[in-house]
Amino acid sequence: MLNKIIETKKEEVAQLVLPPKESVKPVSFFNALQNTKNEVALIAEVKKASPSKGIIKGNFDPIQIAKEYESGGADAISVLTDSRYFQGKREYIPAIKKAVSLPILRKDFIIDENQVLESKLIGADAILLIAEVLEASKLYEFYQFATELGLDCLVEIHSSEALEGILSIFTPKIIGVNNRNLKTFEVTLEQTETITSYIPEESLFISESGIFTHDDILRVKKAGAKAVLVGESLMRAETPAQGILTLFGAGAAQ
Ligand SMILES: O=P(O)(O)OC[C@@H](O)[C@@H](O)c1c[nH]c2ccccc12
Repeated sequence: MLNKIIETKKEEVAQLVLPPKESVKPVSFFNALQNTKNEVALIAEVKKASPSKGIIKGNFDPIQIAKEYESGGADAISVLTDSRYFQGKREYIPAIKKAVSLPILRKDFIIDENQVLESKLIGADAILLIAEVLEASKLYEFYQFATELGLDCLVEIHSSEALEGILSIFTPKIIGVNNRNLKTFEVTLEQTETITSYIPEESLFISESGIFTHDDILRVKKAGAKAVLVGESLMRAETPAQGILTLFGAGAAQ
């Protein structure tokens, strides 16, 4: 599946036209996570569909969802912009950015420098860089370019081997472990528990995907995660705010 996604992405990137710059105020993604009042920081994801689950939310209003994430106590918002496999749109970023004051992570498959620039132009505060998609040296190039533009990077890994390759070149400020294997779609929180010992102390550690209950939050927190990235369970909740309440037991700090 990942190969198919990347093939499509290459075709899209070949046609990419850079948009004019949005006039929006940058907000630090890193600081928002670091300064959370929640048990662990919450990055709440706006995601209509996924290749493994199909349509997750039928009646989908991305701006309304983002506003409810903000009032429900999320620390940052992740927005899927891949259209072919996740039914996202790049236009969601400026629209959401103007509606909330939380930092926005652009969630897409970045394979080209122009997508990094595009992310800045549409008003994202942070981007995702996936180690399974990029060679470590390329990933570092994009990381540096993004940093120059004032974007934070969430460096996503799935194995300790990939992480070691990256750490031999540089230490990312933010490292996420994806509990979902992008090739097999298998999800297990054991990923977080296994990889935690390889994460440098100075990096902010995020547990991504497959988090549905307060017990899941406690489990990844125990494994050392300082933040969680949650999509499906929030999108399937009766309301996004209700979803946050369920995840955090007594509720998130507002
Ligand atoms: O819906 P979930 O299981 O809560 O997962 C959210 C997020 O981690 C997931 O959407 C994700 C993590 N890394 C990605 C890379 C590409 C696309 C999607 C993702």
